[in-house]
Amino acid sequence: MSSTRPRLQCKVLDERLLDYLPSYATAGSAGMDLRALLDEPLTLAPGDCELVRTGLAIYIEDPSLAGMILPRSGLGHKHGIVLGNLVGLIDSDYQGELMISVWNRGQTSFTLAPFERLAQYVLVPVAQADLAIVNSFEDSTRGSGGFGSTGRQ
Ligand SMILES: O=c1ccn([C@H]2C[C@H](O)[C@@H](COP(=O)(O)OP(=O)(O)OP(=O)(O)O)O2)c(=O)[nH]1
Ligand SMILES: [Mg+2]
Repeated sequence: MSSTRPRLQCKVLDERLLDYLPSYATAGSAGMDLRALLDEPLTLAPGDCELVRTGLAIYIEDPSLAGMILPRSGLGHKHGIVLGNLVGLIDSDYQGELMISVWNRGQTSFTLAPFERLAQYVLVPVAQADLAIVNSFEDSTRGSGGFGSTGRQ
């Protein structure tokens, strides 16, 4: 399948990152891993949440795209290391440093090593919308049903 890959402008804010630029681990990877820009190991006690630098600023520019910062499944499942904001949403016009809110939701302390891959960055398509204000909707099959209205089986 042929496709044109978007090109994202990326500022490297700390030269140590030049050895660790994000890349796709495999041809089919959905995300590029982001690393922790730390001068020394960071220990997170159970319940701790810290904002960690990535040392990278990625300017998407195109409003039909957004970035998402997602946890890595191994860290999340095995060590309880997830994101304090659950998911990070990166606006196309954001030009600042990508920051990762790291939350230890587990029962044991976890030490993050400098430059460890701690989350992943996924580029996603986005549609911005305009709201048309109406008084009623044409009926749909679902109507207002939600929150389990279709049952469990
Ligand atoms: O995990 C994250 C989430 C957000 N951001 C940056 C990029 C994003 O474009 C900006 C704003 O994020 P968001 O809109 O989710 O936060 P907010 O609390 O609404 O802040 P703002 O008022 O700046 O929009 O913060 C990060 O670096 N990491
Ligand atoms: Mg916002």
